[in-house]
Formats: sequence, C-alpha cells, structure tokens
Amino acid sequence: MTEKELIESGNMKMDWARNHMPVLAIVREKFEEEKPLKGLKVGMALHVEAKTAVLVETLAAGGAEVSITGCNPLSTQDDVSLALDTRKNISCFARYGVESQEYYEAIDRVLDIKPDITIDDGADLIFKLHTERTDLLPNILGGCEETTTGVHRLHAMEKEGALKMPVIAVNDAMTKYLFDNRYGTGQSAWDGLTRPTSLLVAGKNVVVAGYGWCGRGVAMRASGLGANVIVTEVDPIRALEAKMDGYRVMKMADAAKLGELFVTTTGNRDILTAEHFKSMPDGAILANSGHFNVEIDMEALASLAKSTRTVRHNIKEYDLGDRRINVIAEGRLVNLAAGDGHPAEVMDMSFANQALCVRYIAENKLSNGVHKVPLELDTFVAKMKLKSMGITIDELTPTQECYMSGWECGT
Ligand SMILES: NC(=O)c1ccc[n+]([C@@H]2O[C@H](COP(=O)([O-])OP(=O)(O)OC[C@H]3O[C@@H](n4cnc5c(N)ncnc54)[C@H](O)[C@@H]3O)[C@@H](O)[C@H]2O)c1
Ligand SMILES: N[C@@H](CCSC[C@H]1O[C@@H](n2cnc3c(=O)[nH]cnc32)[C@H](O)[C@@H]1O)C(=O)O
Repeated sequence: MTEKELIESGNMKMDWARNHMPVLAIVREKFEEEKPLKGLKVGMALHVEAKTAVLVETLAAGGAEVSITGCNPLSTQDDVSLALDTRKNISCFARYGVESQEYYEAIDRVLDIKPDITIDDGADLIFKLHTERTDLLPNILGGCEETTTGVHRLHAMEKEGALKMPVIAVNDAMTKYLFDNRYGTGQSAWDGLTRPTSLLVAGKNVVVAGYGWCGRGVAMRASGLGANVIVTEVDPIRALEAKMDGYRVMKMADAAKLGELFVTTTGNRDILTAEHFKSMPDGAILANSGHFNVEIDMEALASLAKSTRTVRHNIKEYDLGDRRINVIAEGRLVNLAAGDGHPAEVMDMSFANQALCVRYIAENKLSNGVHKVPLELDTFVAKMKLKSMGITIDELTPTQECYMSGWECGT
C-alpha cells in the first residue's frame, strides 16, 4: 500500500471505531465546547490502533497537544499510526515490529514534548520519567494508568516512596476492569487465537492460567465455544470460584499434560516453563493474554527446541524432537498482536474514563501517589453507556433510601 492508501485505511478504521464509542463522543463534544486541556501537552504510550486513535483525537479536541507511541512492539497498526500523525496537534511515533532500542527511543520522543500529563499502559513513560528523564518530573501534573500490571507497579513504587508524581489508576474504575478486562479480553483473546490458528475450539482442552478479571472472561468464552476448560490459580478463593463456576482446577504441572490450548492471563512471569513444555501433548498451542512476554518462558522454549519455523502468520512452531509446540505472536498479548484488540464498545468506557481523568488532573492539584478514579466519573460513564444503549433503570424512592441507610426505618 502507498502511504496515501495507508492513511485512508487508518482513517476508515477510526471512523468505524468512533461510530461505536458513544460515551467518548459525549466527552468529546464537551471537550470541543469547553477546551479544558487548552495549552496542555499529553504524552501517551498505548496500543496504537483505531480505538486509541479516537481517544487521542478527543484529547486534541479538548485543546491538548498530543504525542503518542506504542506500548507493545506488536500491537501498532501502521495505517492508524500514519493517519494520526497527519492530524493537527498530534504526533505519533509508533511503528509495528520495532526492536527494543527503537521502541524505547520512541518513548523518549514522546517525552521530548515535555508532557504535563501522561497516559500509560504498563507504566513505560512513568518508568522512564523516574529513571533517565527525571528532569521532566517537576513539569508533570499527573498521569493515568490503563492496566492492572501498571497499577501494581505504581503501588510498589508508592510503597517504596519512589513515586514522584500523582497517577490515577484508571484500570481500577469499575467501568474499566469489570468490562474491559473481563468481556474485552474474553472476546478479543479468542479473536487473537482463532484468526491465526483457524482451528476449532469446541471439544478442546483449554487451560486458562489465572482466574482474575481477564481469566474469568477468557474461560467464560472458551466454555461458550464448547471447550473443556481447566483453570490454574495460586489464590485459593479464586481457585474455588473457578471450581464453582464449573471448571476443572488443578496445578499447571498436571494441566500441562492435558491442555491442547493454553492461555496465560496472570500478569506474572514463568507461568509456562521448561517443566511444562516437556509434558505437553504434541501440537499444543500457547498464547499470552496477560502482560508482557514473560508469562511463557520463551527463552527456555527456544533452548529446548531442536528447530523452529513459522507455520502460519503469527504462529511459530518449536520442534522439541518428540513433540511440537506452537506459540502465537511470540508470547506477546495475543488479542492485540494477533487480533484487533478489544471491541470498540468496551474501549468506549475505558477511554471515556481516561479522557475524564486527564481533565480531572488538569483541573485539580493532586498529591504524589496512586489515586482512585473519582466515583462520580465512574458512575457518569456507566450512566452514559446505559443511555447510549437505550436502557433506563429504576431509582430509589425516599422511603427506600431511608430503609437502606438508616436503622430507625429498618425491618
Ligand atoms: N489482554 C488484554 O488486553 C488485557 C486486558 C486487561 C488486563 N490485561 C493484563 O492481564 C493481566 C491480568 O489482569 P487482571 O485484571 O485479570 O488481573 P487480576 O489480578 O484480576 O488476575 C490475575 C490472576 O492471576 C493469578 N495468578 C498470579 N500468579 C499466578 C500463577 N503463578 N499461576 C496461576 N495464577 C496466577 C492471581 O491470583 C489472579 O487471580 C495483567 O497483566 C493485566 O495488565 C490484559
Ligand atoms: N503494554 C503491556 C500491557 C498489557 S495491555 C492490556 C491493556 O490493553 C488495553 N487494550 C486492550 N485492547 C485494546 C485496544 O484494542 N486498544 C487499546 N487498548 C487496548 C486494555 O485496556 C488493557 O488494560 C503489554 O502490551 O504487554
């Protein structure tokens, strides 16, 4: 494709996404009217694809100058990246398939605009700001973090007194994790698994590692597709929940022998290791839908392999001699590296939260540390989403409110 065709394709993807993001549209209209971000610079490291692009144009509509790069080397869609870069007040440095050095150079270029506010998915910008670019910290009003693992890291930094800026944990908004992590990952992980493999899920033994919000979604949809789902966990309560939701629960050492398709969703490292690869059935397929490329020990797999080859686009086969193991998208996020990411209707809520939190940072002086998304913003997103779906719900009567809250009206 020529550059012109790529830009056209990126713009078309953005039009489609925008039409399915009604809550973000409400936020954008307000931003256009009130320009709450006028004069501010926003630096972002998120998956550069069409839904993210709609968030970027929303921030620009609010008056911000935006600079963005990717948060995963395999999730960038170059057509969207180019289309974004043509827009006024927006620079985009993301490219698909970049090596580590180029990836981190792009993070630096985003920071070169001297952002007032950052938006991260995995704390890449914040990490740089606290290591090599500390000179920029005094200028920062605050940041927003999109994902569970990023929020964990920020809490760890805060605990050690290392976090030198305010950050809003957008992931922890109910209108984010209950929908994005569960229904978003539940659907898009299967998009990323079925596109490259083109295989049947029904009847397969699917092992889901981790029964958090993502794991619940992935297991639920696997079950809906007819798989026999096995869950592995380290948390006894979540393991019990998985059991009572109807799945088999066991140690990974046992699940490894049975699984035909493995999906990691833990946010942890070393979930599938050499010990497991050696006992998996021939032809097992492995994918990660959690965080980063460390849930599957790719180094151990490479060192066990006698040879490797690409068997289909986005699938690499590791031949261990007595069995072959297939890995999708190098063990990186399967839903974004091999699929098209979460559905637009879900990212609508996640990114409406992001836009509202950026505005909140611009209008309130926050102390250094991790902050919750204000409940009124979370509730606003839920209300607008219901409205966009044409759903109305009941309201408490004054008598009911008294009954629920006071002890005198009780029983
Ligand atoms: N693919 C996506 O688009 C997407 C979307 C949202 C979140 N995420 C990422 O997915 C990961 C999980 O997010 P979440 O919101 O579900 O988190 P969560 O904390 O709700 O769930 C993680 C679960 O993994 C379990 N776990 C940890 N170590 C384990 C181990 N060794 N074996 C088995 N289970 C283990 C934990 O006990 C927990 O129940 C995070 O890294 C998050 O950033 C990815
Ligand atoms: N940067 C890390 C972090 C995990 S991404 C997980 C986050 O991606 C977000 N996400 C999922 N699908 C999309 C999408 O289509 N567009 C933009 N962000 C997405 C989602 O909100 C979730 O919290 C990595 O790539 O390994």
